[in-house]
Amino acid sequence: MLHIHALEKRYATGDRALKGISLDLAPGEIVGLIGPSGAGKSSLIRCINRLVTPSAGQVAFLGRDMNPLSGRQLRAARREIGMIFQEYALVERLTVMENLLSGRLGYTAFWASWFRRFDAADISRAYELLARVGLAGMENKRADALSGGQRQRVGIARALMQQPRLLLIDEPTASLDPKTSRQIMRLLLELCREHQLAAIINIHDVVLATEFLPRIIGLRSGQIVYDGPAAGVDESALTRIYGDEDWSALTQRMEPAAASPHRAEALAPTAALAVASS
Ligand SMILES: Nc1ncnc2c1ncn2[C@@H]1O[C@H](COP(=O)(O)OP(=O)(O)OP(=O)(O)O)[C@@H](O)[C@H]1O
Repeated sequence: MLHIHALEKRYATGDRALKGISLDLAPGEIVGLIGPSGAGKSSLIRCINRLVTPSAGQVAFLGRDMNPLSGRQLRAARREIGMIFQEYALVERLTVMENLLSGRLGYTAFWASWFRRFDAADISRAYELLARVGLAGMENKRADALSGGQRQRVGIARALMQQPRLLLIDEPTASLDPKTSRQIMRLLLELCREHQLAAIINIHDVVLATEFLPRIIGLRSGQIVYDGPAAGVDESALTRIYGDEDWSALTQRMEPAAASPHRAEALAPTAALAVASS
């Protein structure tokens, strides 16, 4: 469903953030993107939905080349790609429900969308999603009164309002405590399975990534240096991705998705959709 070939990104500053990235994602497949600061993880996920314009190479989503798209066609393609990014955080003064409904219109300007009428189906979908992410009864709470974990749940529900096929998720657990981080990862995996969603999750926490995510892609200096199962992220892979370090303490804490009880959940969508990517 997502095909990336020889993707390059050179910023105006001359920084070469991506140097020939190629990867394929099957429907329902969930990938953890790891790598040191500056490796190009954010650039890669932003090139997929053209928040960042690639310098060369191809991004094909659902069989359609994203590069030539502009205007209405680009907006339509983007509606199928849900984003959970820090900078698309909630509108603080609005309620949970208002934040959710603003997501229904995808990328249209928020205040333009604000004056439109939402139909009953959107509102009922919003209530369903709120209940599903564990926020039933919180629709009238203001966003600025929520905890970090609750905010992330609203962000997830908002991304799902537009009924995407692919989720791009930037650091979903960055500011959360360990228990909440695990709950959020579990929720993301369950929702991906329920909605047959593929996802790319940019995540710094390698232990969390390998426990929950079946496939890991390691980036270093704009290149993929590891692409394989979580169980294969050993000391040698970590050295390729992050450089020399004594990784033994970290690998001892890792319970890769292959051995973890989450594996069955994590692999379910891929197994159910073991079809050629379009
Ligand atoms: N808007 C920009 N203009 C110029 N250079 C940029 C821009 N955004 C990123 N870069 C550069 O591109 C490279 C990759 O950055 P990117 O943010 O994609 O890495 P990252 O792996 O997401 O890092 P982090 O984990 O710290 O978020 C870095 O050298 C960075 O300085």
